[in-house]
Amino acid sequence: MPAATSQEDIIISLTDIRNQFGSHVLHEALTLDIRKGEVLGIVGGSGTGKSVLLRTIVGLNQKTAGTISILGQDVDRLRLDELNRLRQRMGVLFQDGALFSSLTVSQNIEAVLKEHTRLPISFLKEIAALKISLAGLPADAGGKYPSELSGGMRKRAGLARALALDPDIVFLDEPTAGLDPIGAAQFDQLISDLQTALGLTVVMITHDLDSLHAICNRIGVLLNKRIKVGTIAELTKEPDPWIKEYFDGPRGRAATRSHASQSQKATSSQS
Ligand SMILES: Nc1ncnc2c1ncn2[C@@H]1O[C@H](COP(=O)(O)OP(=O)(O)OP(=O)(O)O)[C@@H](O)[C@H]1O
Repeated sequence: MPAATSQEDIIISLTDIRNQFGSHVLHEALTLDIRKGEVLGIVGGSGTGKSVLLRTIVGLNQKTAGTISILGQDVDRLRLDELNRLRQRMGVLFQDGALFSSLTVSQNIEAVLKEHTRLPISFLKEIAALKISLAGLPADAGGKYPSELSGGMRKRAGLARALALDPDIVFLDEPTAGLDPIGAAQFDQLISDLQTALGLTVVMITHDLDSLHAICNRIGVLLNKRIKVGTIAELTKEPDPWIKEYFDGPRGRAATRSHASQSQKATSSQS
């Protein structure tokens, strides 16, 4: 992906964000530009506020201070209807899929469409079927309840719902957590394929070093109440001990080795 060179390449811009709960300051003067079409991984120690950051961007957490601009619009200057329209351009996959347990997968997707569009019901079902297939689920998954699906399928169903309104930006909170390594790699591939096919911008909280290597263009590390962004190669050179340990500790090195050998295999099979 080309490096961002102009404001037009920036799809989300956070400036001087502060998030505080009581006396607990979680983010302070946090500034972050998210580039159009990138897959940005968000990492950080437990409790550094990764989920709060994601919730702040999508409007589920009220920031204490700072500016958020999405698709060139300052969210604090929008009327409620404008803000709602803007938010429809963002899809979210929460950690547990956050599906309504009393609705089938198809009904979960239809519910989002019903809330935000006036499309006829037969059309809603067709769109839901399309999203189910985009998320790599078999057609019969649409008629199943979340409790009837495996963890991996539930994540895919959550992704199908996040894609319901054809978003420009998708936020994923630990999408591969709880999946076995094969399921996690398949889910990474799905996200990567969808990103390419639909031109999505993806922001993904993850602890999964393999995912970072496999699909993220840049990584944002939450540290000292701010976020440090770079490629893995750039971050590996950072002197900060947490970042060093994360990318250059035993697990980080193993993920780097495994990714390098996979890239080599892919290159030699192409030549
Ligand atoms: N609405 C809230 N009110 C008060 N405190 C909150 C609220 N939301 C989050 N917090 C606190 O903010 C801190 C960061 O939470 P968050 O879930 O964002 O961390 P995280 O980096 O995603 O952690 P983990 O990797 O463990 O999931 C936690 O201490 C949490 O208790």
